[in-house]
Amino acid sequence: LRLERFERYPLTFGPSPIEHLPRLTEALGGKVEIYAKRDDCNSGLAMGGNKLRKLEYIVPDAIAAGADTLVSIGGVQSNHTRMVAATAAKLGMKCVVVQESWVPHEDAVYDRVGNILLTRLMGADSRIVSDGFDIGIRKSWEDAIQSVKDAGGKPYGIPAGGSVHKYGGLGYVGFAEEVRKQEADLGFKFDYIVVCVVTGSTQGGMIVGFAADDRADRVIGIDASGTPEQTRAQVREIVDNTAELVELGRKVRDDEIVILEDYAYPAYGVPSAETNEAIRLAARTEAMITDPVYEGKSMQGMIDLVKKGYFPEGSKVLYAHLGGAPALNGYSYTYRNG
Ligand SMILES: Cc1ncc(COP(=O)(O)O)c(CNC2(C(=O)O)CC2)c1O
Repeated sequence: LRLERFERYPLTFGPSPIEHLPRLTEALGGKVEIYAKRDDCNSGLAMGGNKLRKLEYIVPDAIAAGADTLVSIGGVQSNHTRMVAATAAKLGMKCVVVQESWVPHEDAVYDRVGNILLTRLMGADSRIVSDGFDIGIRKSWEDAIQSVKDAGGKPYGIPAGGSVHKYGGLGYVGFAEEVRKQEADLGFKFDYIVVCVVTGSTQGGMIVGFAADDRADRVIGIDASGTPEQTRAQVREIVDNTAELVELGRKVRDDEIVILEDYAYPAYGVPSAETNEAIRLAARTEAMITDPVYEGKSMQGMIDLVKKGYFPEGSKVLYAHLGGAPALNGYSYTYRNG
């Protein structure tokens, strides 16, 4: 894959670690070996996460464009906008982020803690608006870009999750390359990779990356958007664009794009009882912290799939941990009794 054609601006510590999860494996019956690749521990920038891997390939374009302000968008507890704010701080750029009202929240402190607290701490201009959840291109984001121009700034727009950006999938092509190197050291290959999918370029990049050794359909996406058709369409577009960029040399078939829709309920950003049980299990067996918006749902999906025998006995499953823990602080009421 021609990934080296593209400039990467280092925002992470380097390859993220892969670890075996023996107690979670045991808790799930011991027939399927569970591992995790810790992209949640991938950087010193504001608690890290998957968006930094994407931003490493987006930042060179922003610098080349002579931008002085990064402009992006997400929910009030967006991890993505926190990581864009971190990147801007690190680069010495300004930052404007639109925080749409994606989640009907219970906690009185929901719009003051976690991700948005960090985003404000890093000096970003964080603008809360009443628009609801949608992974697509938003007028609120376009207005924010215009507002920077009107103030004489040079904005660089990064769409939700950095996903539909032309280079949005490259970071996770790199993830697949990294896994192949780590597999060589481990002396075995993973049979499946489980990943949370919302705006799509994490799974989209992985699908292209793993298509290179015929494992595209082993990337099991767990939808957390609650709008799976829109997410699936966005993953399809990102896969085709990214495959072109890195010269995959073939079209990824629709049946190689595996997105499971059964775990996003009741809605984006709202955990079910099963989501909360999954979060507790990972926390209590491996001290691995997942969140109610994203990773808690991919953890819930992985646990259910193991229990249903989706993975043949003896399979080695790699859980992609993409971050998200700060948002837990906006759900303190939910976990007040542990
Ligand atoms: C911790 C975590 N895990 C998985 C995902 C899903 O990744 P994709 O959006 O690339 O599909 C996010 C995204 N978060 C968004 C955000 O605004 O934070 C883009 C939606 C995430 O933050």
